[in-house]
Amino acid sequence: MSEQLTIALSKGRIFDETLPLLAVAGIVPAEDPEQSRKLIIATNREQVRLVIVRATDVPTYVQYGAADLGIAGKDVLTEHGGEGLYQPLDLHIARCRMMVAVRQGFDYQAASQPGRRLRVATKYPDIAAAHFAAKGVHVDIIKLYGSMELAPLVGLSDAIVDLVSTGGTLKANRLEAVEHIADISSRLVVNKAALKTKYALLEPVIQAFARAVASDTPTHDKETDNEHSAD
Ligand SMILES: Nc1ncnc2c1ncn2[C@@H]1O[C@H](COP(=O)(O)OP(=O)(O)OP(=O)(O)O)[C@@H](O)[C@H]1O
Ligand SMILES: O=P(O)(O)OC[C@H]1O[C@H](OP(=O)(O)OP(=O)(O)O)[C@H](O)[C@@H]1O
Repeated sequence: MSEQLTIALSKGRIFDETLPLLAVAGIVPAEDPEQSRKLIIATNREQVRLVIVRATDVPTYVQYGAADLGIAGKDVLTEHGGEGLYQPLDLHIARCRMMVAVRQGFDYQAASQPGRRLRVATKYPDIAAAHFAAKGVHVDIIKLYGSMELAPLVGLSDAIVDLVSTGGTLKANRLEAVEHIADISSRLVVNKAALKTKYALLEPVIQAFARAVASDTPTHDKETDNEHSAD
């Protein structure tokens, strides 16, 4: 059997926003993962297949070489640590912001003074811990796996660290953002060993993604990217 390229993607927004990038690379999935229970999806290219994994698991599949490349949010990559991963491209998809949020009217300034302890619920304990450590604020981190917005409403935490895009979820739950931690978008991640051993297969795909991003990205965004390209 000829050499295969395996691409790890998560269902939902990343899959949907990756389809046009795959198309530029001449790759078209044979099935829609929302309609199929299959976890390995063939493509129009015999040598290329997709594996459908949880968004938070993409870096792990690529790190261990079970997938040669994948697409993961900067949130997930920062939390993972990025070991064994080459991150050549910001794809500018699934864009949002990592924020601290609290109940509307909660006195966040007073609660984050020296000598106080803030209870913070989040799916991103390492990002949250680093943020508050840099500010010198003492925190107890409560790890959650979803629905973070509920935590301050039922007294589980004072604050949350979560992703915000439209702000609709915060508003619907009477929360407000009080601090910006980072701008988030999704990155192409490549297994470092595969980059050498499968270079001939990988390079055209990386180049096609780069072309697709360049043709779709306003100039000021590209400048911001370059500053972060070594992240
Ligand atoms: N509201 C949003 N708007 C834009 N991008 C987002 C938003 N929420 C999350 N993202 C980005 O999309 C990525 C995938 O999010 P998605 O909701 O598909 O998975 P998830 O449910 O967070 O992950 P998991 O299934 O592993 O818990 C996130 O890691 C983040 O980078
Ligand atoms: O500012 P908004 O546009 O309202 O988006 C923010 C919401 O999006 C993300 O959740 P997601 O939609 O991924 O749901 P899930 O994490 O429960 O899968 C995030 O965790 C927020 O809850």
